[in-house]
Amino acid sequence: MENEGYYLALFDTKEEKGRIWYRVFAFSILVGICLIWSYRLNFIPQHDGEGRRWVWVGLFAAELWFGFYWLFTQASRWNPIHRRPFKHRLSKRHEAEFPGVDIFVCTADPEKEPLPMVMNTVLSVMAYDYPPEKLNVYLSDDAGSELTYYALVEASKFARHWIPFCKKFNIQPRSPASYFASQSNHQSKEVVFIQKLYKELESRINVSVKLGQIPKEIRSSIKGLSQWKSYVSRRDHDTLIQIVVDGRDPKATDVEGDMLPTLVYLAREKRPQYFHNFKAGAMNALLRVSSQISNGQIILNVDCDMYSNTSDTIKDALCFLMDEEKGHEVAFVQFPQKFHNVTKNEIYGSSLRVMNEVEFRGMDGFGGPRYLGTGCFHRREVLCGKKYSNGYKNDWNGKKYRNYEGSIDEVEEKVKHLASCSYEKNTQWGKEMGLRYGCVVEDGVTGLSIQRQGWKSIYYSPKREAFLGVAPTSLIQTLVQHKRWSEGDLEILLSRYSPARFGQGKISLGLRMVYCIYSLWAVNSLATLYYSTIPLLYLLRGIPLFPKVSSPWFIPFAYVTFAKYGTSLVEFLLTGGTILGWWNEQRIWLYKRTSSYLFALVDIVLKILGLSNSAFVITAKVIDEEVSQRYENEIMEFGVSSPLFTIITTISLVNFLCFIGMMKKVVESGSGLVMFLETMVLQILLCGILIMINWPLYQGLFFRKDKGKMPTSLTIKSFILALLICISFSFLL
Ligand SMILES: O=c1ccn([C@@H]2O[C@H](COP(=O)(O)OP(=O)(O)O[C@H]3O[C@H](CO)[C@@H](O)[C@H](O)[C@H]3O)[C@@H](O)[C@H]2O)c(=O)[nH]1
Ligand SMILES: [Mn+2]
Repeated sequence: MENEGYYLALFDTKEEKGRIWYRVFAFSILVGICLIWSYRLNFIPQHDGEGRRWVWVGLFAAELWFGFYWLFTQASRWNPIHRRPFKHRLSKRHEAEFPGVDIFVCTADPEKEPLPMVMNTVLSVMAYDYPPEKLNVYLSDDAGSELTYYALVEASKFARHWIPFCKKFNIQPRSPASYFASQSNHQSKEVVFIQKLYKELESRINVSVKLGQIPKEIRSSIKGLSQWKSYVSRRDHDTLIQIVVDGRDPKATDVEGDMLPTLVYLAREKRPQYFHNFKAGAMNALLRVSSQISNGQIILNVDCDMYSNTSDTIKDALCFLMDEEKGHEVAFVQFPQKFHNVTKNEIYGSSLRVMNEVEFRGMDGFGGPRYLGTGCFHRREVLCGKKYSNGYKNDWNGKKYRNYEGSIDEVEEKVKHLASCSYEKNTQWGKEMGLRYGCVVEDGVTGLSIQRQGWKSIYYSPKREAFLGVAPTSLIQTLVQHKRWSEGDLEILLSRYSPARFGQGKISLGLRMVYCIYSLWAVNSLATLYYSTIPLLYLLRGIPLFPKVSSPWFIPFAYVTFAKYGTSLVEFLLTGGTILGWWNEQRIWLYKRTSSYLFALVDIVLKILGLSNSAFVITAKVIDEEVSQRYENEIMEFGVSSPLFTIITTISLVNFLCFIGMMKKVVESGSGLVMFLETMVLQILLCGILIMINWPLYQGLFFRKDKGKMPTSLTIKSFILALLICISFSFLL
């Protein structure tokens, strides 16, 4: 039996059932879309009274766009697949040749990314069920903060207790904060003890953060602080590196006497005159430095808020990478980005539910998901630029772990230059090697470029989440994050790796189409902006732009709308969401499209003209008490003034004024009422639904008194703008 098992695959792949029916249904929507297009073409107004002809052409353009965009979204639903790893087979056969795994945790700002959270992430990955002599954890600190280093030293001391505790009681998750949060009050002696230690760790970190420095009495006991002598600011300092736990050292053990994983702190050199390429730059410095210390064949990369929620994940990933038959084609294994702080009806749509459970499975069916920047296991060689070739096989056996020589100090001194600003000059780093530069979604570009080199990737979404992070907790954060994402994804479309480029043959058409879904987010803004304003303004003037209820042309409009939103609702519910959650997500899509994506588009145009540079705005992972309360209660958070808000507010007020104007017409129309309703029904419905969608925004504008309401100055400004738009539209055109 044993021998027989030897040839069994380490994972299997299942296609989703019922796809054929879905395809037939999708085809029926396509027919509807074509009918809408032909309606627009057949009924172009002959006379250009009141600008109607141009508006008509505009609507046609918007509908053409939506139709084509919908086609792209179908690619991701064409052939979704599910993966299943078989860990028991893996351990039986490969335990001895398990590769070294280097884990990179990135942090960049101790104010926006609280240190206890970062340390929880580090501790959770140090506690993986994996041979400690093969496990190495690197913390990259783009702020070069002494406090982060200090926190890491303290965390490493706590790890000596924490890791054996985790293993002894086999607890999950292994991020101390979330483990303790999940515990009831009746606890065993051991839990009480370890919890006390954790509280002490947390309070030591918090005290130093509050003081803004490491307490004087402790300073002298901490090794390596002298490096900070030449530190000027987070943008101007030497390479700061410290091997906090040296895995080679026989004395580096936990309280039970077992080995600890190696733990390294690294802040690459920063100088004002050198562009640092954000997270991609940090990752590349880590790649080089780690190659001289542990040189793990596998690299796991997580954001500092993404703690490991399952202690077995490395083995899951290895099933895909070590499979005898197919493993050698796989460059990376991506786990979904999930969050521990999403509320039931997710007001900011931040669970990325449909993306995770539908679209990425679809990508996997076409050759592999994109790289998401976190929760991803890479082969080091591939990340460093190795191209796929037929017959490639990895030798899992021949590699030594931690083959560096010399004392810790010598090693640190030796590798420093690898993280210097000038190291990459005239090299392929950022181009053909490491994470690719020039794009604020370094992950997207890098994954695509790896796939272009002939590699496959795997998407695996286990039942128990492998990683959990922090989702944005306010509207502005959500919009700013999506501005970065949509801008970056559009950059990909315009880059040398563009999914629109033909002739490179390595990536399937389906996969390119799915990439386009994201790359075209930004462009989507134009059609959405048009569709959510113009028909309403024409409603204000009583001019119909859609077929009458009694006309047969009405049917495709109704069918496409119902079928499309119906599928979207069903998808949302099937992936575990609520009806209200779906409704909230529609609102967020509207806001993202009309603000974040529009701004991203404008930024890209400015960038092409050489008038702007894109930046990586880090998402804050802290919130104050009050904001957090509102978040828990699912009350939308406005609170700040931002041009992103001005635009959504103005549109919502135009919408409101049109609604009032429409009601006035209805009241005044008398016997013409039926006629009015019959010709205008789609515009009336559109207007009504938008009013309903905007409801939380109106509350924030007019009814709320708390700090999270829309700032009054912004309300007034937007109101004047909206009034001007409506008046000029009613009288001038
Ligand atoms: O100059 C920088 C900027 C950011 N980061 C780190 O990058 C990670 C992601 O930043 P965050 O502000 O949390 O952005 P998100 O939008 O949540 O991140 C998603 O999108 C990014 C690309 O835009 C990817 O890099 C991330 O992995 C992915 O989770 C964090 O750990 C940061 O500390 C750096 O190390 N250096
Ligand atoms: Mn994040």
